[in-house]
Amino acid sequence: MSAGFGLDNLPYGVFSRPNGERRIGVRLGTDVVDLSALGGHLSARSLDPLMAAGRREWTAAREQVVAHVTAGPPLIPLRDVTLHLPFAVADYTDFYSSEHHALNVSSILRPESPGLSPQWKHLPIGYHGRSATVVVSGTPIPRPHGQLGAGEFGPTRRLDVEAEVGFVVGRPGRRIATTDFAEHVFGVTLVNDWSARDLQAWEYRPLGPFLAKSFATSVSPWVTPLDALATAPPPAQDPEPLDYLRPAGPAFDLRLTVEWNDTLVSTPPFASMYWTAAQQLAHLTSNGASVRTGDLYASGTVSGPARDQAGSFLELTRNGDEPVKLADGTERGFLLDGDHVRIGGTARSAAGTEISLGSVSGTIVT
Ligand SMILES: O=C(O)/C=C/C(=O)CC(=O)CC(=O)O
Ligand SMILES: [Ca+2]
Ligand SMILES: [Mg+2]
Repeated sequence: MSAGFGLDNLPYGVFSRPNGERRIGVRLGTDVVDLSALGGHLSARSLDPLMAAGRREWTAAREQVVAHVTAGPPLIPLRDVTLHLPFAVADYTDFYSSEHHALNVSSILRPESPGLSPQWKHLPIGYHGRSATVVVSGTPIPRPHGQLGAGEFGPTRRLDVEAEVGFVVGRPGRRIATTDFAEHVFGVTLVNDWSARDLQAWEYRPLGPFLAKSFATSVSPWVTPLDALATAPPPAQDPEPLDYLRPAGPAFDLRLTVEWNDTLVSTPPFASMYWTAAQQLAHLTSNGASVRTGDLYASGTVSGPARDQAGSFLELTRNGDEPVKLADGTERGFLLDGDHVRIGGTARSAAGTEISLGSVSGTIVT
């Protein structure tokens, strides 16, 4: 649990102690280091002022934090604190940028017309989600209700997860060039875009996801600053994208894990994503729409080519038809009440080491 949380990482979070106020901290091993005495934006109650300040201040703050942590500050055990949503989520956008995921889902949900839609390799497809229901890891997830088909309303029978990587916007902007990605994006966090597949199948044509995904989206309490991450070459893209989507910008070598009731069921590779986060932000703002501090955009479900690299249970179990066996001997197609899902992640750091992105978890309640 402590591995991957050294000086090369130092993700930001917001914590409180019993009856205490919220403070900004960084994670070191299984402890938190309180940054409130460092002054400036680090003394705030959330990451919002620091995030709004821009790249120069982000790099300066990180240097200050590294010096502070190196000097041997008091360590507060994680078990003694409550972790909160570290920033106010402004708008929430979700993309659909894994080719493997898009192909899998189309063959399961649209067997009559499988394959990528005609625009898929021309633009990063996405939809605007619901920021008010973004919750911090550990928040229980009540099973959503909805229309399951014609004439039927009730609790979903096909409750699913989507393992995703979230990008947190710091500095506002519009028409953001892919080359300005790092001027606007503060850091990354893990996301679980809970999805009710029966509601989704019934409601989504032609406008896309609505109530099937708006009931809850969970995020890790930790935001790893971009400065901590190594960049990787972007994926090959054919056809060549339009000018406003070029150059593709950096990719990131992140590896996710999905645990279902503590059984590891999948290891989605983020490096297999088709569109980069820089292209997603450029596209999102290409019409003149602004982004503001606290905007969260998610990569889209991360699925690799193999079955055990699926970022959703829809794919892993072929819509429930091929259940997975858990360590306790039981089988699952979709989530049951009481089930617990934990999505973890690791990354290659700017220092060349392997660091942890923490995890995002949730338990289904009635
Ligand atoms: O292809 C579809 O109809 C549906 C796809 C999704 O549910 C995925 C979605 O939310 C976007 C993503 O996470 O990739
Ligand atoms: Ca999603
Ligand atoms: Mg969601």
